[in-house]
Amino acid sequence: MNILEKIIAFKHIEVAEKSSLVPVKLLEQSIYFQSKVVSMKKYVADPEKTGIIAEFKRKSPSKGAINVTASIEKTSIGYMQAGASALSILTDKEFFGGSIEDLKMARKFNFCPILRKDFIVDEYQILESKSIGADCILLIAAALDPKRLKELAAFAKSLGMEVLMEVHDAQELDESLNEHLDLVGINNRSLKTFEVDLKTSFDLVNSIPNEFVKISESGISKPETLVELKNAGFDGFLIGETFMKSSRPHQAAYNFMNEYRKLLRESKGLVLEK
Ligand SMILES: O=P(O)(O)OC[C@@H](O)[C@@H](O)c1c[nH]c2ccccc12
Repeated sequence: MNILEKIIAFKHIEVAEKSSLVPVKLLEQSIYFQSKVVSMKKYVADPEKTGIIAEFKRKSPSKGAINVTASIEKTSIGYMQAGASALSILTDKEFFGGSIEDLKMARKFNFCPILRKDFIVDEYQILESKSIGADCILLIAAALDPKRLKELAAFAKSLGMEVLMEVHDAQELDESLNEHLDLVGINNRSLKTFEVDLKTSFDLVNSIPNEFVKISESGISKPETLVELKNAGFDGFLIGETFMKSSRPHQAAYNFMNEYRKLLRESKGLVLEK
């Protein structure tokens, strides 16, 4: 079993347990069922913003502990002040050290689009995402057959949420694109082998139809890379570890985004300061 298969098997058990403890009726009483989502599609594609989706990730199966002490309140607010377009919050506890509480806290302190980063295999998890204030869910093509992925995307849309579909090869992209998606992400890290290669993004960007907002995910460590990815056609960039591995992730994000804005101005020939 590869790591993705292991995680997916675990998620099916987790959903069965959770749904018997917290029934759907209870989830639906959350105030967030009445509130409108903040559009990730709109914020990420806004040319006035950086397009960066800044991720809160404490640990990962590939890296182990990344940052176990960072505060969700300080980090999420700091990310947004630094110029992020949106937040991505890991809610998986077992493999990534995240929690639903982290997302609830991020929601409490920020008005911005929030992506629930987890492994979604069931409608229950989408209702739960809505109940904690998430605006967007992630659906992983490598983890779902195309028909099921489409059903789950349609369900999220019926709740007014947005959907980011993640792929890492041309076949997944071909087979799983459907009309219920808002954003398409190219993951530079294989969830099966953990290998990271930015070439994946450059190779696939032109195969994403223009109606979808295009995101490059994982392994981005330099502001220069963002300029290249943007010039290649990406609207958004999902960045976790580069910020989180710092003892002050919000400060790392601030420095990174400042540098990125400077490079962008230079590449447009609009250098105002020395
Ligand atoms: O920390 P990185 O290399 O910047 O990557 C962020 C994000 O792309 C990565 O965490 C991720 C992409 N797809 C996922 C699916 C599940 C869990 C995590 C992920």
